[in-house]
Amino acid sequence: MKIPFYKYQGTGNDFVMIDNRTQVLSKNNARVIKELCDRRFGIGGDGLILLEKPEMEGDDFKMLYFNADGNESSMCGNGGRCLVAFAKFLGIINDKAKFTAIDGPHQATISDKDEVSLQMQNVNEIKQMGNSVFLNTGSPHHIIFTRNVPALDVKTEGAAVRYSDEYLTQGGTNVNFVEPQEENVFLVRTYERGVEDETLSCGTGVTAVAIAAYATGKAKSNTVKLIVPGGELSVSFILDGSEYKDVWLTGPAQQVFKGEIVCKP
Ligand SMILES: N[C@@H](CCC[C@H](N)C(=O)O)C(=O)O
Repeated sequence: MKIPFYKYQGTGNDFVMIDNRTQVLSKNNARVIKELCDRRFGIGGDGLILLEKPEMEGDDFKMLYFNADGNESSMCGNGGRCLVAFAKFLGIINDKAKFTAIDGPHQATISDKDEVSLQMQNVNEIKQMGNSVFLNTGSPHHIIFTRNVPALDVKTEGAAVRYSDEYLTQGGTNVNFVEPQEENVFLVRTYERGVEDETLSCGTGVTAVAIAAYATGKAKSNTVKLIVPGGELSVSFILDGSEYKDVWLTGPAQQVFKGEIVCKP
């Protein structure tokens, strides 16, 4: 059997994308998903995303996200943006989308320049620990404000935090290293749980960074620009009391190639 797949990338965070409305791919096979995400033995990707039939009234589709290790995980912001572009390509939506992912409902819009804006979950809990901050934007993020971010060994330093006693019992965390560039502009490098390496961009990560920067007084505006190794993203939000609402992640999402998965018997 041959399963059609597409490859998408959003600021270098790359995903294998499958239209699974007819259940062509089994979700319960972590080994197969891991192999498909492998950059040598498979297609290659930071994760795999299934577009499935909607289960909630008013939704256009449902999102299922798997990390490159083959396991289903929490929300992927760049993956969600890429999935919206995929849904447009498939003719399911035009320039607006409503869908449900593991963290709940999302809305999205596509601009005439093909930038995808995705509404993220509200944030009402932010933990500050010296130069570090922890918050959950659909996925858990530890943020370290530091210097000389381009020179860091993100894989080693990120793994040390991800596997620390503090996070191990909670299922781990993603780790973001952040350095201010100009007013309301931050450089971000992210170690991703489930990829267990640095990725070129992380959507829930930069969303967490923007909110953390604002909450700690490092950003003055509620629209923040994030520079990541794979490009640029922007995040906007409204602070209502102690809750961050109307949180939007915006950036490019592109189809890179398509092909067929040849399933071995
Ligand atoms: N790349 C993602 C985050 C994906 C989830 C993460 N690896 C985790 O398991 O928490 C993004 O763009 O948000």
